Amino acid sequence: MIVSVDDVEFKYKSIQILKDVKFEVKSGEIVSILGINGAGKTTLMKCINKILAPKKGTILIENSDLSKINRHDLAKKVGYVPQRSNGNFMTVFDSLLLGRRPHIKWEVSKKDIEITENVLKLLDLEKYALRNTNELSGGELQKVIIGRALVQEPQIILLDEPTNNLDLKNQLEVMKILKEVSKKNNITSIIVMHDINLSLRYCDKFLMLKDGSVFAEGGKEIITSKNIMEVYGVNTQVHEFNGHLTIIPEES
Ligand SMILES: Nc1ncnc2c1ncn2[C@@H]1O[C@H](COP(=O)(O)OP(=O)(O)OP(=O)(O)O)[C@@H](O)[C@H]1O
Repeated sequence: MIVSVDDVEFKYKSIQILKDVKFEVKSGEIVSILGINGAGKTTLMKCINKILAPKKGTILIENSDLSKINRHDLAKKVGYVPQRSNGNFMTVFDSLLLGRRPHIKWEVSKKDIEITENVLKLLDLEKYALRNTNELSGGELQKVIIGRALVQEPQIILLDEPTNNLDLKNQLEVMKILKEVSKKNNITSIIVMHDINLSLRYCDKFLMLKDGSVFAEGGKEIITSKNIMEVYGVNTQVHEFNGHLTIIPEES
């Protein structure tokens, strides 16, 4: 197991957000974390990235206790794409290159530049390379932030609603790239997603959070009308179209 979360509890002051959270992720898996607004998805991602410390329980990354892994070593292993990002006066190229920081010893190497150029190309961002990130659209910026995590070459990427700002074409493209990169380089991806259909198309495993706990966990078989009703309170029909399991919500 590359990630093992056991009995994790988290509170903001006295308010309980996560409780008894337990799941395991195998190397190379693409896991989708699902749940309503406020269910605790971002909090869980922040615990796995050591931005927040659980009040109880353990998180193991490759069998090492996360609380004992230092920031520098963690940055080589885990990349994080947060829910919200702002542009700044740094160019797109430099922003991507920043992802190499955990690997750079004295100065930027040829390899660092090469990896950055490859990701720039992969995400079709070459034309923006010299533009400042505060001069990009929301979707373009989102691709840069995802690119920075790829440049980091981590074993695990945590992505919090990565397709949020993206148009339909870019949603499919970014998810396809993430899947290809994950499978090619055996990278594990843990992705918070609101679009269940998109997540059904690209993810291997699903984790439904409800009231701060894991309500259901497993493959596509857990995405049932009954579970969606329990977690989201919405009536849905689940059908297969062209080989893709598809959720059709109904108005109440
Ligand atoms: N810094 C904070 N201090 C206090 N409460 C917080 C803080 N950050 C988040 N919360 C609360 O914790 C709960 C879980 O938040 P979290 O961001 O983990 O939910 P989420 O499932 O990611 O939601 P969304 O789908 O809306 O992004 C929410 O009720 C939120 O208001």
